[in-house]
Amino acid sequence: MEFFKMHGLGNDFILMDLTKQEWPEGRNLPEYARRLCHRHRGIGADGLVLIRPSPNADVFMQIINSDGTEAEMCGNAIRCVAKYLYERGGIEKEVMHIETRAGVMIPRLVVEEGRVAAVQVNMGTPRLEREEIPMIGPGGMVINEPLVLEGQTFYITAVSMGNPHCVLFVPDVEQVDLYGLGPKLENYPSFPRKTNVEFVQVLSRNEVKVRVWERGAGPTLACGTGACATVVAGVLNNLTGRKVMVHLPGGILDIEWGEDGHLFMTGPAEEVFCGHIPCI
Ligand SMILES: N[C@H](CCC[C@H](N)C(=O)O)C(=O)O
Repeated sequence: MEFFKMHGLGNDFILMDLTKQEWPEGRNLPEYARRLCHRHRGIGADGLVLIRPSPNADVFMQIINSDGTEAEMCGNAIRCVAKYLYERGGIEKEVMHIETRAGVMIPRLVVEEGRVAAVQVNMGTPRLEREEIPMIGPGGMVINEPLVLEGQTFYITAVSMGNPHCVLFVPDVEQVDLYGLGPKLENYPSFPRKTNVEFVQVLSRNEVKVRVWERGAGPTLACGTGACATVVAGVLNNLTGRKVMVHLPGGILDIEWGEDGHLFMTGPAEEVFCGHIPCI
């Protein structure tokens, strides 16, 4: 199998184009994803991304987290897929349609001298009703709601970008016990499909600093859907404006929550190497 190793701000993925090669018969997808994503025994990545044919768009993007669970959407991966399709995949369109389990996303490529320098993605609209997150509890939105964990009360805002996000505003993200709190919030019983977790420090109305604990992947250097969820939560809590520079450990994503309700995410995508793995 041919693969491409790519990343968006250090959130890294193994891409396999199944429009050009067959998935080996009987291969167990979750187990294979775990093996390939293993940082020592495999190629190493936060996730495996499979590019499949789609009757509704240019391609279908399937995202498998490094723990083998499938995600509905991935912001950093979709920029990588758009770059791959333009530079390697034979789809030389500067506006693409990529179907995901969260709907059809629309990346717009910034091309300089034949190479994709950056990608702006229309990420669609956020889902804010509790049941859409999904989250167990009464109807309505989840904004600055108390959540008790081991006797400590946290205030959370829940946003879905197709995948669930639990956003917490803190005075200093560097002081957060990410490895202690991250998995406990990821697996909190109120989230029946678990959740991604973003700890956010507001620097100004148009700049924030974020650390992420991702569902199915743990701590990552960046999270595109998480950056979008962060800006939505910032607006809902009247802590930020609608156009925000999101500082993540791996770099900066520019996010805008448009007046039309759509989120626009702009950031880079890089190819690191490509290779072949035996169909064992
Ligand atoms: N772990 C996430 C999927 C990847 C999201 C993130 N890498 C992004 O860039 O949006 C989930 O299970 O919802």
